[in-house]
Amino acid sequence: MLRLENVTKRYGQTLAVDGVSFTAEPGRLFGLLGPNGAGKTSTIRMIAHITSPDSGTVTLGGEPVSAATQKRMGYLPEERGLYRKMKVGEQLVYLARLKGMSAGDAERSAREWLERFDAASWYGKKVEELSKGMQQKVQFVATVMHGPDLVILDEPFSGLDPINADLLQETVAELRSDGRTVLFASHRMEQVEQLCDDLCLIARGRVLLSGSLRDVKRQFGKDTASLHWDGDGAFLDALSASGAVSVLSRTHSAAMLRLASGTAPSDVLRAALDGSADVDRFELHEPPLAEIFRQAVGGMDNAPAA
Ligand SMILES: Nc1ncnc2c1ncn2[C@@H]1O[C@H](COP(=O)(O)OP(=O)(O)OP(=O)(O)O)[C@@H](O)[C@H]1O
Repeated sequence: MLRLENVTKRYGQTLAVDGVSFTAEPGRLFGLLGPNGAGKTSTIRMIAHITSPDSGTVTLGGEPVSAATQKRMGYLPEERGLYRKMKVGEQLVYLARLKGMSAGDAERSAREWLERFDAASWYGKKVEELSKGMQQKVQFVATVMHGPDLVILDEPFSGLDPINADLLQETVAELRSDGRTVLFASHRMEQVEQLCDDLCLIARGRVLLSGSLRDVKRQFGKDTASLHWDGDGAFLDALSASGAVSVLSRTHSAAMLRLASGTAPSDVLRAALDGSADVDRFELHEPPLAEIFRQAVGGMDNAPAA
């Protein structure tokens, strides 16, 4: 289990991480979310023991993170970096040996993982001969090939085409069912929503929301509604103009709405019926994660505290 307790990190005058605490558990996928400059990468770098907190603790399996725990982690940084002149196979073996694997095991694992990513033929190629997406797959292999307990993925899907993104998604799901702790940082809410069990949303270095995806969504309540009708849609213009709802999306006979606090679902239905529309379907939903993100972060000045 990965645990952060009251972790703080300052760069000069910038308070990049301000008292962050969370726990990421084995066999679960943990999403670290936040707007640009929120402190995600700064947090991850402390977990990966690249930098140290000014105060607070980071432990993996109860042990403070150190050079030893680093070997039980795999980290795919947002800024990818492989040695361009080195061959893919040599590089993977070299990196896995730094994590404590024997040369034989490292070579076997590198070949198996490349095979799995339809990349067996790249083993003898130089990194500079590969496209950006191909290099990213190689770097993902380097992250997981030594069988780490904790896998940290910073924006792992950026730059991948949909087929490779699916392949990566499947692999991440396997790592989770294999009992690994997977922490992934992203801005892409639809992916986080599909994949994550737990999440922590930070902004300006502070935790705004955390918990299981289900609990976080429940906390925001069912204030989103979809409405399908037949007939005149003028009632919706009136509802929107009065501030009772905000229209998130709309076609001529369907809309996704957010109910303002104080607006009951029956108010919307009544307005539709009074406006002589036939209501075909009306359904309340928990808000999509992207909407929760906007509500929680919206309006904040995202610059970190000085
Ligand atoms: N090495 C550094 N020196 C000085 N300031 C830094 C350093 N690293 C990060 N910061 C500052 O700390 C704050 C948090 O940055 P961080 O990279 O952790 O955010 P992030 O959430 O990963 O952002 P993004 O989503 O844009 O990658 C920012 O204001 C950034 O400018």
